[in-house]
Amino acid sequence: MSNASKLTILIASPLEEEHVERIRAFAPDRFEVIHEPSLLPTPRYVADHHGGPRTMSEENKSRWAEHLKQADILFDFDLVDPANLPSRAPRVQWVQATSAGIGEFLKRTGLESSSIRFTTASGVHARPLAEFAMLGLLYFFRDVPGLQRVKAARHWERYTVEGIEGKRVLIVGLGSLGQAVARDAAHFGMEVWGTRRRAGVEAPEGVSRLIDQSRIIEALPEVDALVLACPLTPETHLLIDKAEVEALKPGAVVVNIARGQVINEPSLVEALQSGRVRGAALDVFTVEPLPQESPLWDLSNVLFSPHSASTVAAENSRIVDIFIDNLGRFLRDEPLRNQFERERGY
Ligand SMILES: NC(=O)C1=CN([C@@H]2O[C@H](COP(=O)(O)OP(=O)(O)OC[C@H]3O[C@@H](n4cnc5c(N)ncnc54)[C@H](O)[C@@H]3O)[C@@H](O)[C@H]2O)C=CC1
Ligand SMILES: O=C(O)C(=O)COP(=O)(O)O
Repeated sequence: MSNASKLTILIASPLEEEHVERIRAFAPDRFEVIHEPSLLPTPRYVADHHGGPRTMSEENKSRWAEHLKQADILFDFDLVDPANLPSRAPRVQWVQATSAGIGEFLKRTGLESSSIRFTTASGVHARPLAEFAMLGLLYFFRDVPGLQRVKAARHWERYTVEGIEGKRVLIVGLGSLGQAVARDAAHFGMEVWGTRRRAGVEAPEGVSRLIDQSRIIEALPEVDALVLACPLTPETHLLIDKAEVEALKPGAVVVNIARGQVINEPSLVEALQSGRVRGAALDVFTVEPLPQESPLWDLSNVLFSPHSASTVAAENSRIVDIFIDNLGRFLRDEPLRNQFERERGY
């Protein structure tokens, strides 16, 4: 097959050479791969589509623009000027994202209304984020802030904590993230509840009770912890609003690994300041990067992670597994894995 009939894959994220090689080695007679890491910021997560566009020198920008013109398939978004992707990359048919939650980004950039197909990285981050959720639950129920205080005071006094065994946790969003959290929480002896949007949905492993999402406010006073693991969609925007935050049981722990906009952040801050909410483990925020003036920086009952709880060494390898699987499906004209669905918003 001549070069002219090959499809061009443009790698828009800096990727380790071993992963690029795997992509190159997959159907080399059908795909041409462009990866010019010197144009891209490194490491990958520096290219922050949650916080704004990537910067590039003028010289690199024009070289990048040439690559975009040739691209049929993109691995990750063009973050230099994502909104204009359809005109900058007129041949592009499909973008394999390196994130699971791309709905808000596609809306913000207008890409949602383009004819490009998007696939997500859903599943890749489930294990590391379940670890972060468990870390958050243990951190507050085993009172790590208190331990740090007594150590700083060089004070020896034996103490008791509540622990998490027997505590009830409600997980909102039972996809790859929520299911991983449910399994872990159940292994730790927690009683795991989840929400459902439709009757007839079966509870996944570890979940002992499903409550109707429309009745979430009634369940909140009954749970010791709330884990947010759903996509951000018009339905989940401020799903946990002021009234829901106020309905939380005193002493509850909140974990947000979903998106900041799912919870009313000022209300959460108030509840943390008053101590009504014991603590919050937060990987995501309403505005990212978290503004300097945010009161969250100063709260000792916040376990803070700058949208990095999912970033682990194995991440790129797992994303490339999905991409290569999808390249095969693309060639065979089969449905792609993790296809973003516009009507659902995730
Ligand atoms: N903090 C981070 O770094 C990461 C955050 N995320 C966020 O978590 C979200 C979920 O990721 P995955 O579990 O991989 O996605 P997924 O596609 O596997 O699962 C999404 C789940 O959410 C449920 N859902 C949809 N709308 C809902 C609603 N209105 N209320 C409650 N549940 C609803 C679906 O039924 C499905 O079970 C992503 O969309 C993203 O926003 C995902 C990965 C990393
Ligand atoms: O996969 C997601 O949705 C995430 O939020 C993970 O972070 P990222 O987008 O890869 O910087």
